[in-house]
Amino acid sequence: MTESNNNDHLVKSDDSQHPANLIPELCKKFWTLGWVTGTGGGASIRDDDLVYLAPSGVQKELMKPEDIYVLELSKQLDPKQRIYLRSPPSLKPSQCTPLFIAAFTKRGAGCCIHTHSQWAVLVTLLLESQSNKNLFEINNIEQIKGFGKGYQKQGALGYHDTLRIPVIENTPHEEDLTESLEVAMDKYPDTYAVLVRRHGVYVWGETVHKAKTQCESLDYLFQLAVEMKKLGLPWLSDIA
Ligand SMILES: CSCCC(=O)C(=O)COP(=O)(O)O
Ligand SMILES: [Zn+2]
Repeated sequence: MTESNNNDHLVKSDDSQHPANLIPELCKKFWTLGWVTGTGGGASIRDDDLVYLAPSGVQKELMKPEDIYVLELSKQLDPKQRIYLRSPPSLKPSQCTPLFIAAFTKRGAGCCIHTHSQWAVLVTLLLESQSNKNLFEINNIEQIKGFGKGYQKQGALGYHDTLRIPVIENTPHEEDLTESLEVAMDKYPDTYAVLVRRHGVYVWGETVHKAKTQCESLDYLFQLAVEMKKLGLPWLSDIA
């Protein structure tokens, strides 16, 4: 494909906040947190009808703006025939693409982050032996205030509110997670995240800022939950 018909202008900008610049920059930070090691995990940003995302199987912390794919959200009616406005040569789009698209179409998200954080994985493992193994619940922790109340709702959760994050089972191929992710979103319409057992977590937000801070708050809570479990402390308490 020549430069003129591959729409390379869509990923060239001097603006540090342009999605094609921001995704590599965010992934560099996420790598230092252990969120996107060994090519796993990633992030996608939606700007109006344009979706920017990473290639598959690349070291996400080393990506450049010219590695970024761009697609038009409203034209992706058939997932088997996904059309990219801009494709980097010799690469394939991220396997997380349909999951990112679910956050954009079903929740109007502006950014979706997928991490392979060990804290997220450990929480899903700890839940395996609990009666409701498909739901992470925690309350009475200050960091819960880092979350919005939910889809199309104003304001943030309060200290005494219970944060609930559904858990879905992993599949051999990342894209096959899409259906169960969508089912979890329907069952928990206010959630901003879905855990994937023995794999990681998908977190989204209306803006890049909200997706990033919710992902940070959640990772903090997952780590705390693992440490609480080690100390024999419950994740849910009835402090009023
Ligand atoms: C070792 S990563 C396996 C695939 C995965 O879980 C993931 O998040 C990365 O997928 P991508 O296609 O973006 O490389
Ligand atoms: Zn993954």
